[in-house]
Amino acid sequence: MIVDIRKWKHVFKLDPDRDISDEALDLICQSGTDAIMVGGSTGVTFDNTVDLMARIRQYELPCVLEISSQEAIVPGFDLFFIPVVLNAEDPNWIVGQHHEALKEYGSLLNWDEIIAEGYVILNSEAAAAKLTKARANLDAKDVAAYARMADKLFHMPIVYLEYSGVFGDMELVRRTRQVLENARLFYGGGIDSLAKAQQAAEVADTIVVGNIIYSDLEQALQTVNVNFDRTGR
Ligand SMILES: CC(C)=CCC/C(C)=C/CC/C(C)=C/CC/C(C)=C/CC/C(C)=C/CC/C(C)=C/CC/C(C)=C/COP(=O)(O)OP(=O)(O)O
Ligand SMILES: O=P(O)(O)OC[C@@H](O)CO
Ligand SMILES: [Mg+2]
Repeated sequence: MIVDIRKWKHVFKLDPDRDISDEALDLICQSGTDAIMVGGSTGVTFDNTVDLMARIRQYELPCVLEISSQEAIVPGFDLFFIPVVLNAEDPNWIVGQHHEALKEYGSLLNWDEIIAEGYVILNSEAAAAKLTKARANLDAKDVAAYARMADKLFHMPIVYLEYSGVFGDMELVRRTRQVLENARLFYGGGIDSLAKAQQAAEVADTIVVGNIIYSDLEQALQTVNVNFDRTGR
């Protein structure tokens, strides 16, 4: 399958560490979303990732693994997203884990399937912020500098503003997107209604919807109806 992330507007993120029924998965995969991202910051194992991938693979839509641990690298996804947490205070999550993984897999990789994400984690309470010791208390100028770093210095295809668990500062997201030339701005965090999806869609290129899938499936499905007319670079 040829997958063009530049066309994605809406993505559902499914966590291998959480249960989802076949009925709910069917509704998510047939919802009209552009892709499914598989990932989570804790409790992700090889086995629960394989299980989820096999179930999603029954559907036509693109399926991406966002790698969060070396033990849970599972072949067979359309793409592999590699988070690089630019505001991590622990370098393990900027280059350390990546270095270890490349020692193991470096000679085997099909680089066309691998996409670096310049992550900026902005909710200090999120599991990923704690894990990576992210310096989350940043202003728009700080974030713009990380965004330029990812886009212009490291040529990363994605800048991911991660508020996982809370709805973020849309003005900061808007200002961040303005400084990007090539990278796509992914926004994730606290989208739990069509109204919030719409606000995020007005300032980001791609919106990612996660936790609400597990607490209110109806609301999660509503987020696909977002109108993206304003964006589309
Ligand atoms: C031959 C073969 C098997 C091919 C494929 C191999 C392949 C693609 C190798 C790639 C090599 C490589 C460079 C791998 C990187 C390895 C790695 C472990 C990198 C570290 C990634 C990282 C920084 C993780 C930290 C956590 C993080 C940012 C996770 C992202 C996902 C996230 C934030 C999810 C939200 O989590 P959630 O649990 O939902 O959180 P809440 O509780 O707050 O909701
Ligand atoms: O789970 P939520 O808060 O929707 O966030 C989505 C995604 O950015 C998590 O990595
Ligand atoms: Mg989550």
